[in-house]
Amino acid sequence: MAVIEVTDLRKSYADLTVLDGVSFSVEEGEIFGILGPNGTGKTTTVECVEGLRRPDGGSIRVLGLDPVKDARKVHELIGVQLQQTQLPENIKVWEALDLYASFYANPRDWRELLEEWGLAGKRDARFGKLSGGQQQRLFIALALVGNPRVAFLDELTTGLDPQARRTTWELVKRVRASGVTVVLVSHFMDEVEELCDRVAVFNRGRVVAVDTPAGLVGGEHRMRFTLMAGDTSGTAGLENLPEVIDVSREGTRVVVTGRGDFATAVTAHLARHHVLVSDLRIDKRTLDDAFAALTGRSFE
Ligand SMILES: Nc1ncnc2c1ncn2[C@@H]1O[C@H](COP(=O)(O)OP(=O)(O)OP(=O)(O)O)[C@@H](O)[C@H]1O
Repeated sequence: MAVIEVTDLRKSYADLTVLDGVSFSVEEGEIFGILGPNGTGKTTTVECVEGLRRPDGGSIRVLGLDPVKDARKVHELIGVQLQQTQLPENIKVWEALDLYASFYANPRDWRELLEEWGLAGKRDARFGKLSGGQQQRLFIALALVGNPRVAFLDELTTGLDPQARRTTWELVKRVRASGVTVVLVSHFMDEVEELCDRVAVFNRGRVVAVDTPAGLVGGEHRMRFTLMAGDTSGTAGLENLPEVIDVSREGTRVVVTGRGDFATAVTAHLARHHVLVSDLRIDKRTLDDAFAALTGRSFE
């Protein structure tokens, strides 16, 4: 079941068109990634879905509701991760949770969230005294305190060290396991690959692809090698292997494009025909490559 449906969303600021017909849907229980270069309308889209901005055109449904017309009901059903500047330095961890819980009709017991998010020992600590990882975990706990069906997480691990990032990823997977749908705006390819079930790639106010991370990368990889004996006859028949898509030869240099475990099939074929090779290299396409191909820009 789709919990979010965005169809032909349009938004301009003065004469700047920011969203030029954005469409995608988010299925219940998935972690859905929103990825794209800076300034391509990701935040504007998410804020329209959250009911914080009014679209110029198109339609949005969140659990069947219109975020503008049914703002109150939508607010009850979603949780939004705060940004760094939105909590006063002096507020205590428990006070922030208690305050945010008071905004909802059926909040979770924030004491449970303190335990789940490893903040029980920081109950009375002031926000400004927490480490970056603790602050980030508090922001996520605050997004969950209203017992939402959908949580929006933005810039989840910016500024965290590698271990704190891994911990945060594991906790976000637990959020999904608890049945909450997660919409994740991220700038990090590794994060998207690790966490997202599906990803929408934004470019210039449009969605240019929606797929799983593996689907975006595609199954094609390349293998290059040089024939040592200079005799190309042993490579004949490579193109007949089911895993091989293409073989190109230039003198003694051979480039094989294939999918799946084509490298094993190719090396077995070469061994069977007693072909000796050197400089063997396998280039795997990455999500960065797919992103650059889709948006014309490399990821920062
Ligand atoms: N309130 C506003 N008034 C005018 N222009 C705006 C406003 N909000 C956003 N913009 C412009 O709209 C464009 C898209 O902004 P948006 O924040 O949605 O992009 P983004 O993809 O989330 O970018 P980033 O990755 O940098 O956060 C940008 O050019 C931005 O300057």
